[in-house]
Amino acid sequence: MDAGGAKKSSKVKLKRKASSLRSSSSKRIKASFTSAESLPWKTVSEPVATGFDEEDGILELEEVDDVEVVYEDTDRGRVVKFNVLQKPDESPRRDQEPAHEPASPSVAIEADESQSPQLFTFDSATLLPDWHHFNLHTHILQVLHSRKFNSPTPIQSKAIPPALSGRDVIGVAETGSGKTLAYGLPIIHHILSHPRPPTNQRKLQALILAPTRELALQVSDHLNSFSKVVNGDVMEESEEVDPTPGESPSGKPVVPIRRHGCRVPLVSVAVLVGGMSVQRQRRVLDRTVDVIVATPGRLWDILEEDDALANQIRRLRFLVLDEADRMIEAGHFEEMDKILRLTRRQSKQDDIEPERGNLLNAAEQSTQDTLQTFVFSATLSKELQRNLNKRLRHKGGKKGDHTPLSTIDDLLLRLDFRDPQPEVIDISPSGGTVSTLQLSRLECLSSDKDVYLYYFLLRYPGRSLVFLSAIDGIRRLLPLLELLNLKAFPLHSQLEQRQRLKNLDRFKSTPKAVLLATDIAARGLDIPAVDHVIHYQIPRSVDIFVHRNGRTARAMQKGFSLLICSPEESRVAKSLLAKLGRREDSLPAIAVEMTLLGDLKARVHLARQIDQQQHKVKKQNHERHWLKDTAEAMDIELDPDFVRQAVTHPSASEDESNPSRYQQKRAETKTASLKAELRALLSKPLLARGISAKYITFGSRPIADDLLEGNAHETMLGLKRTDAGDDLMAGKIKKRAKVKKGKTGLEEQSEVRP
Ligand SMILES: Nc1ncnc2c1ncn2[C@@H]1O[C@H](COP(=O)(O)OP(=O)(O)OP(=O)(O)O)[C@@H](O)[C@H]1O
Repeated sequence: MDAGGAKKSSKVKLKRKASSLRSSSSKRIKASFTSAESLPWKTVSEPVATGFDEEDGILELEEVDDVEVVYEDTDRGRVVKFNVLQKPDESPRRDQEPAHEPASPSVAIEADESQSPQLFTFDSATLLPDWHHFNLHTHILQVLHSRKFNSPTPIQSKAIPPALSGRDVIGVAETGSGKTLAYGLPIIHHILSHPRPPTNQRKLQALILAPTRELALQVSDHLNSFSKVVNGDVMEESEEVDPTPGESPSGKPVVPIRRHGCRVPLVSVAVLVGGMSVQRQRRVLDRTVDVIVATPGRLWDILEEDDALANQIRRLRFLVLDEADRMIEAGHFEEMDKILRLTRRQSKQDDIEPERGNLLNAAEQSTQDTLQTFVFSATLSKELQRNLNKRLRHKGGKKGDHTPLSTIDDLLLRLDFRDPQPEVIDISPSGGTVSTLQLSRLECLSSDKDVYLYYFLLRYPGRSLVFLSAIDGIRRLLPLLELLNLKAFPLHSQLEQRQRLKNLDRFKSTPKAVLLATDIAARGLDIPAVDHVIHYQIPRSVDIFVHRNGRTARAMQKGFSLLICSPEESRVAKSLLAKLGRREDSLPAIAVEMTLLGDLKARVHLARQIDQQQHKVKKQNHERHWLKDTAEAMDIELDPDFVRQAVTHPSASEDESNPSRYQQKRAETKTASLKAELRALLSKPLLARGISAKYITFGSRPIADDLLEGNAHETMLGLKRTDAGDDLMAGKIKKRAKVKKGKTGLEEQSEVRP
């Protein structure tokens, strides 16, 4: 059936227009979709004419013409396909096609099982005008369209053309600006545009090195989303002799991508990271892949025992260093260096390992010359870029006539760029932070940080990523936040990989959650909609600060960053901000409703006591049982008298570390009563100053109106719901209260109101 249709805007169901076209249309297929949402709907200006009125809930109508609806039986059952047909006057004649049209192969789909495949070209000029001039492979355009990536980001606009034309690229752009696809799309385009053997024996084309496991997995997910069939049966050009294929503009046959009766990905991407089964990763490599995304450590482990893979890396077509600078910080220099040696040409190799260089034959040597190198980061310093350029200009100079500035500098200079002058694209913002990011600060004593953090998390519920400098801090804060009924997840290097990914997924899928993380989460992680980044401790370097902040305000979304700073950290904070060209007091302070802090402090104090108590009981239990457990494990029978003596040692009858049952019972009762006390506190509403708990219309700040409007804060009565960015105060905090000797930090703090 070929039909026109109309649909309501987001809230409205699809409504077909009466006109229905012939089922076997002779029109050419322009594009094909499996979801009606992807069709080129046009808004209808007069919804009344359709017979709908507002009471039907209709806000707006959209219609689409020249769509053929096809039902098809596939391996996955019956699927519906929507073919957008070309109007007769739109159909380009073969002989009229401009010479500069995309070199990329066309994608064909089977419109009907009974018919031979029809050819269509994705009309990127109409559907994706901003991407059209890149001449990317049709499949890529389809995915971009289905993902609603309607325009390239600035780094993509600048990096994709030189990368497609074979240049080496060094790209520096703010966090969350789409760097992955800036290097990823040219790679995928190359792979899709070059015919490959029909068997699974693919040649490794690209190696992408990333500093952390999470980032490597994320990059591979990103690329994988471009490796699968999106709308209908995607075909590719093939050298295979196939009896009934369609034909691409280049004259080569196009065939459905089905091997051994099942679909194989258009581009196969393997991830090699630590913390996951090496055997399984080796098995994946045995099947051969197009792209490897790896952390240097695991890749080198595998390479040491896999000469075939080492040979493939010598003949790579693309080498990518994502977050190159972080690779050094993560202590990967040595492995990186060894891997990079494999990618150097013989002439360069001779400097390092003459014997290995001689092993390369002429064919390998020539493929080596086509290697393209992409280096991307949000924080490659200008100094490094200058130095790199200088070095490349003096490539022919004497050995050792330049002294590298730093380790990363040294590493990048070990890269054997084939391009005499790689394209350096630096569109990083001045000051290192994204324009949609709001930076702020909060000054307090270190001992009060927990209370202020708790205040912030309650006051501004959302997805908050809290960075701490040490794992111990996370271990301490996690139970505290959990006892305070906040959903918190840890992320640090001492967690098993599986647990790390699980926690990340939970955080991603929980709208109001806290991720307590060390700096392993600072770089590259693309977590949708992180509302707040909180620096519980000042980061060690400007780069880490920039990357931590980069977890929020991604892809032009708004984001908020809070630097919690104690007096001891003030000097470090000052110099950190100075490096970003900012003064400390140029960061607005977040206004805190001080009257609430007393209650919050009581809750935090109780939670801490409970945690300590639980910890003590756990430790006691462990000590009580270790002897029994060890004996059981060793299959030894213990003399009961000996056990009694050991568990209740005479000199330790009152010792907390070796208590009697009675003491343990007492500890458990104490924990239970503390928990009950905390429960009571948590159930009591937090009242802002001037609020009457009994009469919501009384007091200096009546809240009835806010409640009626649904504008009242859910846990802090008397406060309106606000975003953290709404509660900022420029300049220095004015101290109202005089600091009295002997007072605690919280009492010393000045009162600040929005
Ligand atoms: N052209 C585009 N249009 C819309 N969204 C895009 C586009 N390109 C990428 N994105 C999305 O933007 C987000 C950030 O992309 P990506 O992770 O590549 O950023 P990045 O620059 O590598 O960040 P970081 O420096 O933090 O690693 C991702 O969710 C990605 O899907």
